[in-house]
Amino acid sequence: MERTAQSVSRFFSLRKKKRKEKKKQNDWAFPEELCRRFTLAEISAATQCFDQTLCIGKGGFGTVFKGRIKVDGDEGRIDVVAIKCFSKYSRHGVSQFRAEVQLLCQLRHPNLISLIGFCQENGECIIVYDYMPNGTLSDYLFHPANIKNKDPFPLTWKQRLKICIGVARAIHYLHAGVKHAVIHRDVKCSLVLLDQNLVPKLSGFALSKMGPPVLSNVLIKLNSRVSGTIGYLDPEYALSGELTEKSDVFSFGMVLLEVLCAKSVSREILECGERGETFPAMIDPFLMGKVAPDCLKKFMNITVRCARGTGAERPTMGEVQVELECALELQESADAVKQLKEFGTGASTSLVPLPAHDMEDYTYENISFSEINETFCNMYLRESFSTDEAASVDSIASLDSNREAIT
Ligand SMILES: Nc1ncnc2c1ncn2[C@@H]1O[C@H](COP(=O)(O)OP(=O)(O)OP(=O)(O)O)[C@@H](O)[C@H]1O
Repeated sequence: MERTAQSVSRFFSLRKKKRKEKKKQNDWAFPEELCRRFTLAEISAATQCFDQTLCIGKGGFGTVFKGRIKVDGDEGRIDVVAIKCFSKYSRHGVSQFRAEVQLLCQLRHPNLISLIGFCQENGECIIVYDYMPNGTLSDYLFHPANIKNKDPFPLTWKQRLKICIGVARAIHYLHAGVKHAVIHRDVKCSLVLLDQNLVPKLSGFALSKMGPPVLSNVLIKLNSRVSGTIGYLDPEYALSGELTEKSDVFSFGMVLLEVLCAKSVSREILECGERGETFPAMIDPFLMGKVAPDCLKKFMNITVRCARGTGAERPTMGEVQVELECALELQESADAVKQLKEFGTGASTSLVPLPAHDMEDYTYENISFSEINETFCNMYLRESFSTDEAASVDSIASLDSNREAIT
């Protein structure tokens, strides 16, 4: 008798638990007033039944299709959109989908990807975003062949600087411009999308974390499962599991480095580390002769400081943004002076890129390709990971003294 009572009570408590779980699943706060909820039929029509020829990318969380959809309901205009279908086989797929929708619909910034809507039906979890015709920053830097129907010409230095400034603004907004600070946790070149004017839009919020209200906490600390992308992952966070906004600063430092080298540095550094070698960082040869020394010095200095070993030693994203804007100003004024000089001497403008084989002989204000690269290799990551800024500043200073010796 007692046993029967126990079984009955276990049955009811199990049923209650299951109902509670189901309620929790259906109950997530649908942000329908902030973005549109699409039906699966609408998504299916937009992607021509998930036609593989419309697939524009595959990521860790699912497949992305290009589609055409009526954004404002039946009467609305038809927009080209990117449709991300979260993988059903991912263990955390549903929770990451929800986290991204709930977060992204509350965020608005010109350098963040815009969420148009979502669909959750028949076990499918789908997010609809603005379509970015220029793909990702990593395509431009590492896989130009992926840039279809576009001139695969490398990004100019000023374009790169402007992209970095845009991404810095987006991260600064996440850290300090919203009521509850957000830590992105996955800042990397493949999550920087580029619109038709190469304006960057930071995407990929599936791993992001919201912290306490900005004004009440100077430093956001969250103890959560370590997540991110190897190579961009802040070593301090990886070791301690303690997340602060400075982890995004570290990842952004790796982005800056990749922008300068046009190489997947984050991966190569690890491979070199495994072999016990120092990473031979090289400035993208395409940039030779186009980066003003003062601008390069500033840019390297920001990069090294972002990638320092501990968060406390890294700058805030606000500081990074201002300093990058300053680097752009340095470049613009140096270019103006240079053009003026060339105009005076009747020389042709050097802003036109030279063929790759000429790079070795090419100089900017008398600093040669090999000198800049040598200095860069010497100062590089050993300093940033050992957090010895003096060494990196010395290296940069030696770049300056080289310049003076030659001019
Ligand atoms: N809004 C968009 N517009 C245009 N292309 C996009 C858009 N979103 C994603 N893509 C393409 O789909 C690919 C996969 O996107 P996804 O967001 O899954 O990123 P990912 O780089 O694989 O990162 P993760 O590690 O977060 O999975 C991107 O590399 C990009 O080429």
